[in-house]
Amino acid sequence: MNTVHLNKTTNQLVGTLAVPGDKSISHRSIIFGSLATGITEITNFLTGEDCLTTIAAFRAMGVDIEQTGERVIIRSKGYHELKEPNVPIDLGNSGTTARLLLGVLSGLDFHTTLFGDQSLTKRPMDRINDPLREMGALIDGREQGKYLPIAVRGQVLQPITFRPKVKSAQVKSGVLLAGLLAEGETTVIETTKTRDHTENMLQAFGAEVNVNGLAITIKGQQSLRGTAIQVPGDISSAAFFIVAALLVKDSEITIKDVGLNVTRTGILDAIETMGVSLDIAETAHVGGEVIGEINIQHQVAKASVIEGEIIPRMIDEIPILALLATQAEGRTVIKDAEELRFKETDRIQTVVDTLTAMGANIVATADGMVIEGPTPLHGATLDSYGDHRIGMMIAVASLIAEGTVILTDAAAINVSYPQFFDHLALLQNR
Ligand SMILES: O=C(O)C1=C[C@@H](OP(=O)(O)O)[C@@H](O)[C@H](O)C1
Ligand SMILES: C=C(OP(=O)(O)O)C(=O)O
Repeated sequence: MNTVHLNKTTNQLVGTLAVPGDKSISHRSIIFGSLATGITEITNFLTGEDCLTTIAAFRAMGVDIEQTGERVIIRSKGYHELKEPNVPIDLGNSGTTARLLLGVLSGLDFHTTLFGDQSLTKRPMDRINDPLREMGALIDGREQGKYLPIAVRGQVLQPITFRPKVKSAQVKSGVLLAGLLAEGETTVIETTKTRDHTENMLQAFGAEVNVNGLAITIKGQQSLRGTAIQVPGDISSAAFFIVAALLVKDSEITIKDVGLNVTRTGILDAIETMGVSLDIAETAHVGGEVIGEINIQHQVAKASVIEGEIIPRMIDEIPILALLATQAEGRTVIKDAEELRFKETDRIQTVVDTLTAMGANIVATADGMVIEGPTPLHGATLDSYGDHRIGMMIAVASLIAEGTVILTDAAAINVSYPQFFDHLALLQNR
C-alpha cells in the first residue's frame, strides 16, 4: 500500500459514514487514564499509529493497558505508581505525544529518554520545554533540548502563570499536565482559544480546573479518578470527505457521530464563509464534548479570506481547505497560519508544491497561501512526504484530476486514518 495509483472517480460519493475516533481525544484518554486511579474504559479509540504510540509510552511506564481494536481498558494505580522505563521511548511521528508527555514526565520522579522519527526530530520542543523549565523541570537534549532526542529527570515542580507565545493546544496541555503534578496552582492564559479537550477531560476525570475565558487554572497534586470515555469521531478526518463530497458532482454524504466542539469546527465555519451550506445537527454531549451529524451535498464554493481566531480552530484542515479553494471562484487568501510550518512537514510549502504540480494556481506567503480558482487539476507523481494529511489531500484531489495520480508513501495516512481508503471506496460504492 505504499505506492497507490489513483484515478478520477466515475462515481459520485454517497452514503453515511462514521469516521474513526478523534486523535486529540484518543491521546488524552490514554494519558489521563494512565494518570488516574482506577479503571478507565475507552470506546471508539482511534487505532492510528500516533495513538498507539501513546499507549506504548505508558505501557513502558508500567501501566496496564488492554487494547482490543477501538476498545481500551486501563487499570492504573495513579501517577505516583508510574515506573521509570528501562528503554528509550519511541514517539514515532506524534507531536501531541511528545509535547504532552514532556509535561507529565517533568513532574514524575524518574529518568526518561524520548526520541522520534525523522519528521518529529525536526519539530520544535522549546515551546514546551521553556515553560516546563520555568517550573523547575530538568530537561536536556539536542540543541539544549530544542529538538529530540530529549532526556527528562522528573522534579517537584513549582506552579507558574504562563502566557504562551504560540497558539498551541499541545503547549497549553503540556503545561496543564505539569501543573497537575506541581505544588500550588498553575494558570495558562491563551491569546486565542485553542482546542480545549484537555480542560474537558480533566473535568471528566474529576479534577478541579477553572476555565475563565482564555485563562485556565489547575490545582496541583490532585488525584484523578478513572472513568468511561466515549471518543467522538474526528472532525479533522471527516474534513477530507466533506471536501470530497463538495468537489465530486452529484455527491451527498452524511458524517455521523462526529465531534462538533467549537474549538475544532473552524473548518465548517470556513466552508460556510465560502458560500456553501452544510446541514449540521448536534445529537449528544459526552464528557464535555459535543457530537453530531453533518450532511454535505456537492456545491461550488466561492473564494474567501480565512484568517484570525478561526485558524487555530481548523489548523489541521488547512491543507484540505486549500484544495477546495483551487476549485472555488476567485482568490482565497489564508493568513495567520505560520504554525503550519511546524507540523509533520512545512504544510505551507508541501501544500503549495503538491497542488502546483497538479495544475493549481497557488502561492505561498510567510503565514499562509493565496489561491486563485477554479483551475482544472491533472495527474502527477506525488509524495505524501510522510505527512498523513498531505497524503489524504492528494487522494481527495485525485477524485477530480484528469489522469492518474501516483501517490508514494501512502502508508503515512495510517498515522491518523488507517481506514481512509476503505471508507473512500465505501462512499464510491466500490
Ligand atoms: O493538542 C492536540 O491534540 C493537537 C494540537 C494541534 O497542534 P499544536 O498544538 O502544535 O497547534 C494540532 O495540530 C495537532 O494535530 C493536535
Ligand atoms: C499536526 C498533527 O499532529 P501532531 O502534532 O500530533 O503530530 C496532525 O495530526 O495534523
